[in-house]
Amino acid sequence: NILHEATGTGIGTKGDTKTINISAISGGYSLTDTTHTGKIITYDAKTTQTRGNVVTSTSTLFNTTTQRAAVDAHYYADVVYDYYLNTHNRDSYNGKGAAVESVVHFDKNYNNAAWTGQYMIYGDGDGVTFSELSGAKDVIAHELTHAVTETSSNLVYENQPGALNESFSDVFGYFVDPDDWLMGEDIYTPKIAGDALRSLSDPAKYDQPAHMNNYQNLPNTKAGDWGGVHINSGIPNKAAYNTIQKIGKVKAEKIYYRALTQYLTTNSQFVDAKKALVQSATDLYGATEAAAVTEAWNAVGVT
Ligand SMILES: CCC(=O)Oc1c(C)cccc1C(=O)O
Ligand SMILES: [Ca+2]
Ligand SMILES: [Zn+2]
Repeated sequence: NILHEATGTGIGTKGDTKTINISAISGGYSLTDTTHTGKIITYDAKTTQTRGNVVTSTSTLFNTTTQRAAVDAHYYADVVYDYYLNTHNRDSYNGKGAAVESVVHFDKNYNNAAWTGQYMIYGDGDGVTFSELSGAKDVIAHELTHAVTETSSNLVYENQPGALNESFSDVFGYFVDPDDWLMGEDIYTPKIAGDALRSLSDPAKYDQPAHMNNYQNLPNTKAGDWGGVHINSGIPNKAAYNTIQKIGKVKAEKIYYRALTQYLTTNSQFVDAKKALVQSATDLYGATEAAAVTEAWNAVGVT
């Protein structure tokens, strides 16, 4: 029931004004961005655990308090879509123009964000651990990269492959939002300034290992974070930091994209990621860049 493309004005979770791509429908406008092959559509679950309904407005203004989380999810999804298209020539998360759907106000006081396999979901947080989780560019990039991973290497979400799955989402979170080496700083502990969910430059700051000597062998259960996928990701995250410091973001992101989509497979271990990244560096650049990747991983104990 889309009549035509339109430009809207939204207020985000930080009270900031953002220009958004919307659609005119009968009776008003919806958060449906038709500027790409894949539509970007944003829904409101209204604290249920369903996809809910597309967010609409009677005007081109999306400025109510309840619409703020949707405005950010919608805007940042467009930023990440553009990143993969313009930097890596990947059209949507699957490379085939799939629609990108986000759901905000998912569940009650939900301190989580995720890629469900069909769409992204964002909780509102409890106001202590998290504020509304769509309020951070690096978080949306992290979640949509889970979809990129699932439609390419499909790294299984457990143990070392799972920690790689997590790390690639953090690393592309950095590539999309390179202002800092932190993950989730804009939505983590709203009452405390300067902290974050994770740090790529200093994983230990948030209790992650930064070296194989401190790899945590946790049970492959929900309580064990599926073998510590959000914990042991500190090791490949630190290797990525080392790599970017040596060869720079422009080359590193091409190497990381090639490894993720051309070489890694469901059960790749840390050593396989090192090999895939070294091979990608050789394919794209040469011995200097390949050596830098080798050193970056040797330094975290993946030899
Ligand atoms: C940086 C985004 C992130 O880590 O989101 C999650 C949160 C906040 C809780 C549980 C899982 C995830 C995830 O996407 O892995
Ligand atoms: Ca960040
Ligand atoms: Zn994740």
